[in-house]
Amino acid sequence: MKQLDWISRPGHGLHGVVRVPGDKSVSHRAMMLGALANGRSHVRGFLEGEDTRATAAVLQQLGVRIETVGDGERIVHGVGLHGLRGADTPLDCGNAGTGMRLLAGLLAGQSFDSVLVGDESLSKRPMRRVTEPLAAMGASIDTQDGLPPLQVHGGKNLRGIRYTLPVASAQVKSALLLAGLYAEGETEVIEPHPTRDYTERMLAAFGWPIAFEPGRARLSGRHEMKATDIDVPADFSSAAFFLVAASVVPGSELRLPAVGLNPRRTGLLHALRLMGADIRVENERESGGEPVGDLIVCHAPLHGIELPVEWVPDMIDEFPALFVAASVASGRTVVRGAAELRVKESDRIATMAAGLRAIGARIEETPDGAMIDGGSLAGGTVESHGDHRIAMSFAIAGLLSRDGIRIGDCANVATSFPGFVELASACGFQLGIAD
Ligand SMILES: O=C(O)C1=C[C@@H](OP(=O)(O)O)[C@@H](O)[C@H](O)C1
Ligand SMILES: C=C(OP(=O)(O)O)C(=O)O
Repeated sequence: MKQLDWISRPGHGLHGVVRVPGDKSVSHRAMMLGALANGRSHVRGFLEGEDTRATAAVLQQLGVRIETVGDGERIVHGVGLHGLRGADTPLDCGNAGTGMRLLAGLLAGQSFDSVLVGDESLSKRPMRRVTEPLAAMGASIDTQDGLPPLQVHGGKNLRGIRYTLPVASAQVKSALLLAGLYAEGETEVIEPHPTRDYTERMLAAFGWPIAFEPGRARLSGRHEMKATDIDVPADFSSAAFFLVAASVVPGSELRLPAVGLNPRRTGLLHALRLMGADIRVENERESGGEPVGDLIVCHAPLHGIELPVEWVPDMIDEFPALFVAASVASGRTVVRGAAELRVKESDRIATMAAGLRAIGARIEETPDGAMIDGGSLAGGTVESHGDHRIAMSFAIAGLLSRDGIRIGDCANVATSFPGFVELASACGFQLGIAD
């Protein structure tokens, strides 16, 4: 198949209202918990991305009826905690680490065996972080030297454990909580830094007794979930590209309505403000148990910062975009404590450093971050290595470059942000598909 490359050309002020698609984390969880509940859950704002559709397709393979009733709208006909049926073919999670790791926990407690597979990128991502603590709960999951595919053996009696995560990861926490639904006794997860708490909030919304606070969650097994309707907020991580782009392109003003503002997701907002950005939040409200608000962002001169290490988990997917902001800010930006970036869809420290250098930026990699000295961007050719967030970040860089940027291998943007090229072009990006 022909590789999809983009060309991002220099541009001027960005303007307009940008409605970014639904939150990826919430969409995955809405399908999973909807499937395990008793009754029909109506999900609105579902992300029509490849990652979240893969999760829905896996659940359908396991016997769950999921009706598409409109764009971003699903009715999940829950089968109850013990209603899933084994599939006789592998379950394909596509590109989604979230899908595979959460499903590993969910499937560990079933009576049947399953095989979880993924694409080339997902097949290189570490899975022992979930299989080891799940094994301590009594699960049996075989990996290929710690990598997918995962052979999940069913029919095990799980027992709750108290587990302190070695690295902050909402995916690992969630996998253990989902296995904990099937376990005897209590499952408690303690985090080194608090991470997004969507699994906890959504379990509570589905009526499962759970105690949680930042950095800690505890539940006991063998209750029931009652179907509930879910409004998925717009994804802050998708909004992030527009927050950075409008901040750095002179003359810009963008409005991003109804963006999810869960405090465990908004680290980039604080980082950009610390750099001097002009971002306002209006109409703050609650929607489906989550804080949401409209973001208004205007151009402002940015300066480099030492990023507080404790903000890292709250902006874990936003570093590629932050690196672009830092490369055009005045002075030096220093990122530490972000080694997790090396095990995402690509090694995001190495991929960003190689790409930024190729277009004339000054960046030095460190094992757990980078040092970036702001300046101007010439342009050239960069590789996204099939990583959606890298591709979208270089689209921002192209706007500010002297000569434009060709970005290789952008098809995976459809995993998290279908329609990005159209939305970005509508507000002023000069972005197109390369021949
Ligand atoms: O739980 C989730 O929905 C996610 C958690 C994060 O991963 P980690 O748990 O590996 O930090 C994040 O990078 C990913 O995009 C989504
Ligand atoms: C890391 C990401 O997702 P996942 O782990 O689900 O592949 C991401 O979306 O940036």
